[in-house]
Amino acid sequence: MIYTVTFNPSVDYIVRLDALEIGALNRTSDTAKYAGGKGINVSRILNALEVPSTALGFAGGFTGSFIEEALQTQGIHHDFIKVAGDTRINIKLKTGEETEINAAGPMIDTSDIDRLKDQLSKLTTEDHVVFAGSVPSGHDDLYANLARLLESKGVEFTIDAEGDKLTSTLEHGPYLIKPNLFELEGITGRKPSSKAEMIEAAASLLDLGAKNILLTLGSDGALFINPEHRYYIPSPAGTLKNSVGAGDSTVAGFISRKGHPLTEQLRYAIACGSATAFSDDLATRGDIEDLLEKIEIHTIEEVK
Ligand SMILES: Nc1ncnc2c1ncn2[C@@H]1O[C@H](COP(=O)(O)OP(=O)(O)OP(=O)(O)O)[C@@H](O)[C@H]1O
Ligand SMILES: O=P(O)(O)OC[C@@]1(O)O[C@H](CO)[C@@H](O)[C@@H]1O
Repeated sequence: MIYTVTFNPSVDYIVRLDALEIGALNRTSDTAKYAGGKGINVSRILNALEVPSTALGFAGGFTGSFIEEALQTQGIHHDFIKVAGDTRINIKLKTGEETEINAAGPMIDTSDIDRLKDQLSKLTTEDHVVFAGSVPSGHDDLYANLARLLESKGVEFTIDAEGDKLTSTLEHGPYLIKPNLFELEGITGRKPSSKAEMIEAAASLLDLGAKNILLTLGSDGALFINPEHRYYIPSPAGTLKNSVGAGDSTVAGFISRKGHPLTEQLRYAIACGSATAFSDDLATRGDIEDLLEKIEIHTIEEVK
């Protein structure tokens, strides 16, 4: 079973308006609310691909109930730990360009974390865990501690997080990490200016323990690096509607085909990421399947 862990879920409140005037009354043209947070988005795309998963993490209040009900309606299994505060609401402003306002999220305490550890302690080598997104304040070591726990049990895991949260897990051998270029620059302190330099910078994370690296490049697609293979997968052509969740969809696509040939994992990863970028919400199965045959995988020798 695949488990996604969203430490800090969100109700994503999508607000569309023609233009935003700061300091004035603005009226929306359209709004929508989705169960969000990076791990939850991974579970939603897996569900679209008919791959079962269980969504774990911390949820509380009326917003936490909204998320649980939304997942229930979609047929996604979940087992959130209830926390005292309200799960956050993240505002995604669409005014022609995208502006995001992400809230800090409720406090979680040590007993909440112990309950999550209990859940993860029961997993076996048959399972896979995807950890994704921010952590409520005061728990900077959570990623590293949980990665250590899973490593000790031989459970493979994927990490989609920024900065120290990501680097602190590398010594525990994550199956997959998915930085974007900005995050890679932050971690390595290098500013690569060509794909060859990007690969070199990403490869330094293999030396630190990552097993597979998907470096996503937005509209430019992604680079894949592991000890045996280096590939460049351009994004298919299309019109950007929404980049929220594109990275999570990429992770979901890759994990959805775990155990299949690597090139198939990569086709699904890019098809899912781009299909979400071309959709108002996360991609549907039909959106993803339409793109699959358009994905080309280039070995790195072909890339300048
Ligand atoms: N404008 C776009 N056109 C086509 N595909 C896109 C576009 N933006 C994103 N994608 C697809 O989504 C994948 C992930 O995008 P990106 O590199 O922006 O991830 P990210 O920064 O983690 O995204 P986010 O945090 O917004 O979810 C890309 O590799 C690509 O396949
Ligand atoms: O604040 P975090 O945890 O870094 O990111 C949260 C978030 O922006 O990520 C998802 C898109 O990737 C959204 O559903 C959600 O609002």
